[in-house]
Amino acid sequence: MSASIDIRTAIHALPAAEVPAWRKAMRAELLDARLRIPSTLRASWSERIARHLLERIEGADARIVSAYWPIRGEPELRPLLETLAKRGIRTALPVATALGRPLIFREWKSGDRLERGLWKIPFPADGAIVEPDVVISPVVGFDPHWYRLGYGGGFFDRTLAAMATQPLVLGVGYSLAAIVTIHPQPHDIPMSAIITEHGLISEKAR
Ligand SMILES: Nc1nc2c(c(=O)[nH]1)N(C=O)[C@@H](CNc1ccc(C(=O)N[C@@H](CCC(=O)O)C(=O)O)cc1)CN2
Ligand SMILES: Nc1ncnc2c1ncn2[C@@H]1O[C@H](COP(=O)(O)OP(=O)(O)OP(=O)(O)O)[C@@H](O)[C@H]1O
Repeated sequence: MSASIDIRTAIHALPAAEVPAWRKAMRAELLDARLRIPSTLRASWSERIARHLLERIEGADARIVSAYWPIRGEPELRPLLETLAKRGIRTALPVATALGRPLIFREWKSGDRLERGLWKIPFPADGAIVEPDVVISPVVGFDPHWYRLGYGGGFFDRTLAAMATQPLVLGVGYSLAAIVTIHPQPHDIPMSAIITEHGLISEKAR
């Protein structure tokens, strides 16, 4: 009897040596698709993502939440940071200090001074270094096993691998960033949940 394979869901294993080139091509395609979303639509999806995030964060009893300064069409979550700050939650941004090093997180709220770092991404100039209990992580792509495809620096994986207490990691992206697999490698660490304009996608058991 021959083995039966469901070709609608079958995933080809990719040899590890081919994964970097595959990711590079997939990243380029997903970034292109994201940048072609009309900005008004991106803005309305961002608001929906922020609403779903707020709901999940309120349920988490969070004390320090890290988000990001948006680049390349990422969801705009700076208004959410202001909402969180008004509710007494401390807010932070990630800082990429050097390629190959984990991110650090510095406290930041609207109006605080920024400096530009790697890729000219603004980071808090004066904020205290903190360990967030919730990390909002922008994805270029994501898969159903909560794996994240980012810009290729390996920053988030290195950061989570280095953190003593694992934060709640909320991946955020538009639903068009969904792919069948990112071809996870041993260094890839799954997120806790993914939030798109349609809401929270099932949460990983902790
Ligand atoms: N808005 C936002 N801020 C963020 C992130 C993010 O994904 N989004 N990051 C999430 O991590 C960190 C920055 N990520 C970066 C990722 C890559 C490179 C970079 O210079 N890459 C090299 C190639 C690296 C390689 O291939 O080894 C390059 O483009 O030349 C810089 C910053 C922190 N801040
Ligand atoms: N914990 C780690 N220790 C050492 N190297 C790592 C670690 N995590 C990732 N890397 C390396 O970083 C590189 C990029 O990884 P990957 O393709 O997963 O990045 P990414 O998740 O898309 O990027 P980013 O998190 O910066 O947005 C790979 O070469 C990988 O081997």
